[in-house]
Amino acid sequence: MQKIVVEGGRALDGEVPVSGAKNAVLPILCATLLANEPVTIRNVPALHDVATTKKVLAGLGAGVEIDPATWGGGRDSAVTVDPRGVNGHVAPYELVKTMRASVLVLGPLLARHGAAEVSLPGGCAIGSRPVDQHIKGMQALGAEVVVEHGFIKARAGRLRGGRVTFDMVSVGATENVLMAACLAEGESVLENAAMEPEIVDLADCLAAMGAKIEGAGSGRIHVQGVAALGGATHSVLADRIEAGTFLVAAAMTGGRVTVLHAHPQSMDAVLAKLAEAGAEVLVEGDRITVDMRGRRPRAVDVNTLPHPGFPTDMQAQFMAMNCIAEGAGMIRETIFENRFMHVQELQRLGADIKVDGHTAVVRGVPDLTGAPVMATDLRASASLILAGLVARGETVIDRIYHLDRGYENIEAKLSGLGAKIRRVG
Ligand SMILES: CC(=O)N[C@H]1[C@@H](OP(=O)(O)OP(=O)(O)OC[C@H]2O[C@@H](n3ccc(=O)[nH]c3=O)[C@H](O)[C@@H]2O)O[C@H](CO)[C@@H](O)[C@@H]1O
Ligand SMILES: C=C(OP(=O)(O)O)C(=O)O
Repeated sequence: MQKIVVEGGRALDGEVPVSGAKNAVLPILCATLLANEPVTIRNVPALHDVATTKKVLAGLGAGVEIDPATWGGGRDSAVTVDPRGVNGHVAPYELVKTMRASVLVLGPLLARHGAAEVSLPGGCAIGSRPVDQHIKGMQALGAEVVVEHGFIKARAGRLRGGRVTFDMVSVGATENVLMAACLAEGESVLENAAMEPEIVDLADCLAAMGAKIEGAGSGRIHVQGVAALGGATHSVLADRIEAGTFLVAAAMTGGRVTVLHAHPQSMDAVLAKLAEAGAEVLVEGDRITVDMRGRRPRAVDVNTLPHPGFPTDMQAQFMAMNCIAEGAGMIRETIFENRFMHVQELQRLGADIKVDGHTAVVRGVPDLTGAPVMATDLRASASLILAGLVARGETVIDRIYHLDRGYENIEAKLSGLGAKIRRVG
């Protein structure tokens, strides 16, 4: 199994490009199933999750063409999905269990083909992650849904517009119902909708395909259903979590890093926390610079919330920063019930962290020491790399397949900033 080896102790310095957002490209790829013509997506990151989505779409009969000349090449990298050959409606367990976002084919398949069978994703390291709100939304649009033999089985004639009030803010449920409503007859209203920037990006792509959507990015979304959606070309939003991870790396190592092609407007909460930690934060168009001028960061308190609050997907990285910061910081995780799996591994590197329920108190120590550690999920993996960048000696991170789900070329990007990091095995 591959591992990542990091030798700590170098301040990062330089510029690094940000890739397209994992959490935008996955729903957008699923949305192509709604169209009756090919859809081309650009700025597609070369991620394992994108490859998994390709398998899900191809398994349904869609043509998925990845342009080999541009693949992995950042903003030019393109995928074209031709949904005209879709003749299946099953997303199998083998794929869904490796990537929960596969559940996002439910709405498009149901709206376009009147039937969908999607394996229940099951729990994962960070929590149980139920899909009741997705199901409730489909039912509100007139679908019959049963859960049996581990599958969500949904059927409908043409969906009809409806009003859905989500019980809690869910990014995935908002996306699934939004996509389904685009082809429903009449108007739908989504109340208590998630406001994440990736939802706005999905809505922009759907609009380019011919959908009529108002209010994406707010808590209430109106959709006027149309009879058909056509082809489009769409470029994926920059990944705010990847960008944030590099900026935390700058802050932790006392360095100076500029992220390029970023989307600072979606990063207010994270940039404010970096400033609170003592970093100089400079935003110039789509470039963000964090300059720490060799200083040690100050510990910050973090409370994860739905957007525009502080994102849960940056919690582990800020915990890593607090581990070597001056003072103590309190981290409260309110989105997922079990998202502190990185704590034990950070402790192996010498971190002082006490967990009480959903709260972790992190007291900064002057330095960490390298050790073998194990990645338990995607952002936990990122936090261990960050800790490895400042730890004395070598940190060897196992189970890095989690990392490859969501970070494109992370070793190459960090090496470009002066980190000593390599993949082995
Ligand atoms: C591919 C993708 O975009 N993943 C992101 C998405 O995940 P995802 O869309 O799965 O996360 P949700 O916003 O749905 O989950 C938020 C909370 O709602 C709960 N819930 C959700 C749906 C449901 O039907 N019932 C229910 O109880 C979840 O268990 C969780 O506690 O948003 C999360 C929260 O910002 C991010 O951490 C993930 O990176
Ligand atoms: C939890 C995450 O992703 P997913 O929803 O794909 O598991 C994440 O991106 O941190």
